[in-house]
Amino acid sequence: MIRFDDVTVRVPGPEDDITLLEGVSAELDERRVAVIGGNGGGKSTLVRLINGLVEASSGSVTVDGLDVAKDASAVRRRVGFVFTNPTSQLVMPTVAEDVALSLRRTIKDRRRRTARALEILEEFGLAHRADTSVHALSGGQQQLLALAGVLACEPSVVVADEPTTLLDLRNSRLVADRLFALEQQLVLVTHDLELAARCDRALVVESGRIAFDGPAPEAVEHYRASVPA
Ligand SMILES: Nc1ncnc2c1ncn2[C@@H]1O[C@H](COP(=O)(O)OP(=O)(O)OP(=O)(O)O)[C@@H](O)[C@H]1O
Repeated sequence: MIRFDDVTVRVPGPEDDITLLEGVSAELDERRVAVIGGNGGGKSTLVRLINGLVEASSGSVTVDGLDVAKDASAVRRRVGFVFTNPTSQLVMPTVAEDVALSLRRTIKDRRRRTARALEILEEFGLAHRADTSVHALSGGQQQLLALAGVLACEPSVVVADEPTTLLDLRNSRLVADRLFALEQQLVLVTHDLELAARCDRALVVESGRIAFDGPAPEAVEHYRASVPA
């Protein structure tokens, strides 16, 4: 369960502070939650609070009862984050090494770690690229690899911030299908309203506030109706 309790986020501006989010409260326990809304509304800021990439200026954020500010490392272990651009989270030279890096905390033996990394790559259809440079993969394969690395850490929540934006139709579908097949709770920021509508619940974030919160198809309709034709 993710809980935002009267959260405000402010950052220093050139003159006064800028408010990115204001008075946001929500309890998210659905398996799939979409976050939608126009550019610059505050979606990324909202989901980055979940693993402490952004800190609340006031109010609190908890994940399974753990306070993101006070129990930062425990929360980070629980929350996997998938970014729009996978290259920002692929840090090792080869595909297998990158997944193995995610396993270093749970599997100390190097050989066992490599074997497990190969099993995970098999599940993601990437085993044949195990020794390839991460930069030689296609964008879709890179995003699948980023997701494989995140799941190797066995998070209880996966937050994905526009994970399909840079992908072509086929790869968008591949990555989306993977995300929707997860057992873990998924919080998905997306401009793809068809994808959002497949979720159990959606938040519409506009001007730093939750403008609508409810069943995903209704939230999508609310957002569509708010955009002038
Ligand atoms: N660290 C920061 N300092 C100043 N302004 C920021 C900072 N982070 C975000 N912003 C601004 O806050 C607003 C909300 O940003 P955010 O990235 O959360 O929006 P978003 O809804 O995810 O947008 P998009 O759909 O374009 O990705 C934007 O106007 C952005 O420029």
